[in-house]
Amino acid sequence: MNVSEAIRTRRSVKIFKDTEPLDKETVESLIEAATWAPNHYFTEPWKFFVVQGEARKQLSEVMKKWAAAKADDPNSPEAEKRIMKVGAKPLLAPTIIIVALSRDLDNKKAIYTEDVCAVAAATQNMLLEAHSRDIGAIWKSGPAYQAEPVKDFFKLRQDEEILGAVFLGESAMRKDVKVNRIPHEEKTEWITGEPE
Ligand SMILES: Cc1cc2nc3c(=O)[nH]c(=O)nc-3n(C[C@H](O)[C@H](O)[C@H](O)COP(=O)(O)O)c2cc1C
Repeated sequence: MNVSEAIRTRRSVKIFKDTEPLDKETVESLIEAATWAPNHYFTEPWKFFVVQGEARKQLSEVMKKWAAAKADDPNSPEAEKRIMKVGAKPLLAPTIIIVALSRDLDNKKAIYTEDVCAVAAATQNMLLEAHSRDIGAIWKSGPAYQAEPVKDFFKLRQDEEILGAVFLGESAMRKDVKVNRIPHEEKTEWITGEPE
């Protein structure tokens, strides 16, 4: 599959088969692909955590505890539903690669937004590499990944942040799912100096 085809045919996978996790070599290839992303001043501001097996359940428990602590009444039916929903997050797929922003704070040239962009580019590389190997993937994020107990689970420093959780495995979705984009012309303005 060439890059052009990969970019256009990649789709987020929302349902995964309950299979064995990806093997180490494959996971390492995906991470290695991520590290080829552009990054200004060669900051390489990323860190990866591979979560498989029982560790997914441990992460689920951490997230459940966090959701329970946040609830006004954790025993209310709504809160219980919410806690179960949060706890189900890490169990979506057999392999998760957590992608974190990890900046060199001593590098005075490094710019926060540029480093965030570099990590995002790395994550997209990972998604495209997975797609080219017929591995289903989705990039997820949200408050659960920014929660202190979750950061502690990964032993992240205070200034480090999880920017994405990439779930990986065999897709259990129909292949013909349609996702549309607003036509690019509507998002583009040409500035040429020529009269219109
Ligand atoms: C930064 C980021 C965070 C995302 N977080 C979530 C998420 O938490 N849950 C989810 O279902 N999808 C998430 N997505 C995936 C988008 O929902 C998905 O890319 C979008 O629906 C377009 O579909 P496509 O990826 O198949 O083109 C996220 C995507 C990005 C870039």
